[in-house]
Amino acid sequence: MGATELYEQVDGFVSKTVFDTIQRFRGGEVLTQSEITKGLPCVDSPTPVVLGVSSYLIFVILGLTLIKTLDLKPRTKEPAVLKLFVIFHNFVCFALSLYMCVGIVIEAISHRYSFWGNAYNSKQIKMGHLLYIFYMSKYIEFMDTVIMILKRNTRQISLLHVYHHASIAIIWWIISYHAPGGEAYFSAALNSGVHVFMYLYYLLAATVGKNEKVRRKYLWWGKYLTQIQMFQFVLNMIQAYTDLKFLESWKYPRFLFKILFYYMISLLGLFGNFYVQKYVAPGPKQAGKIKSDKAE
Ligand SMILES: CC(C)(COP(=O)(O)OP(=O)(O)OC[C@H]1O[C@@H](n2cnc3c(N)ncnc32)[C@H](O)[C@@H]1OP(=O)(O)O)[C@@H](O)C(=O)NCCC(=O)NCCSC(=O)CC(=O)O
Repeated sequence: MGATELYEQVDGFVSKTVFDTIQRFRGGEVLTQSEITKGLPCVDSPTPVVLGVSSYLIFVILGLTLIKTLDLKPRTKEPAVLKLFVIFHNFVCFALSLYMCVGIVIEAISHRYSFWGNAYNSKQIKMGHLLYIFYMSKYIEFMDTVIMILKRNTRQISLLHVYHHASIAIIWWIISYHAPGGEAYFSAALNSGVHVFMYLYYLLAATVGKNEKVRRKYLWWGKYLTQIQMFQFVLNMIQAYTDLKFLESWKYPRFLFKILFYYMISLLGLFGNFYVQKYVAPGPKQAGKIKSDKAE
C-alpha cells in the first residue's frame, strides 16, 4: 500500500470518528463546513490536526523519557544556535500575534461588531481568513514545547502546558471548519493580544540569560502577565455563559459556547495551581523568581 492510499484510509477513519462524535455531541446535527475556509490547508478534514496533535504528544513523551533515562539536567548555558532559534521563534510569534490581534480588531470594527453577541456571517471573508491564520498559529506554538525539551526544562513541560497546546489546536480546527467569524472573534483577538505580551516575555527571557538579578530587572512583570492570562479566561467564560443564556441560536453555534465554557474552567483551574506554585507557595521573597535558578 502506497503512502497516499494509507493516508486516505487513515483520513476516512479519523474523519468518520470525529464527525460522528461531534454530531452525537450536537444531538444529531451535522457539522457543516464554512465556505470561507473550504480548500485551505489543514482544515477540510480533521486528520491533519489529529495527526499533528498525536505527533506532538508522541514527541513530548519521547523527549521526557529521553531526558529522564539519560538523567539530563536543565542546561546552564545553551548552544548559541539554540539561543538564536528561541529568539527567532519568539519574535515570529510576537509579530504574528500583533498582526492577528490588530487585524481582527480592525475587521470587527469595520463590520460594526458589538463586544459580544455577534452573528457568524459567511460573507466576512477577511475575518474568516484571520481566524484561520489564528488556527494555523497553534501549530507554530508547538515549537514552544520543542524549545522546552531542547533546553531540558522539564519543570516547564507541565500538564497545563501540554494540555493547553494540544487541545487549543483541536478547538480552533472546529471553529475554522465550521464558523470562523462572529463570536469567535473575541477569543482570537483577546488571546492574540495576550500572546503579544507572552512572547515578548519569552523573548526577553531568552535574551537576558539566566542571571537572577538581570531577570528580576526585566521579567518582574511575569506575575502580572499570568494574572492577565487568567483574567482572559474569566472573560471568555462569562462570554460563553451569557451567549448560552441570551444569544439567539441562529447567530452562533451553541455547542461551541459549551466547549468554551468548560474549557475555560479547566484552564482557570490549571493556571490557578500554576500561579500558587510559582508566585504564592515559594513565599513573598521568592515571588517572581524564576524556578529554573534552582536547577542550576
Ligand atoms: C509567565 C508565563 C507566561 C510563563 O511562565 P514560565 O514558568 O513558563 O516562565 P519562565 O519565567 O520560566 O520562562 C523563562 C524560560 O522560558 C524559556 N523560553 C523562551 N521562549 C520560550 C518559549 N517560546 N516557550 C517556552 N519556553 C521558552 C526561556 O528561555 C527561559 O528558560 P530558562 O529559564 O531555562 O532560561 C506564565 O504566565 C505562563 O503562561 N505559564 C504557564 C506555562 C505555559 O506553558 N504557558 C504558555 C502556554 S499557555 C497559554 O498560552 C495561555 C494563553 O493563551 O494565554
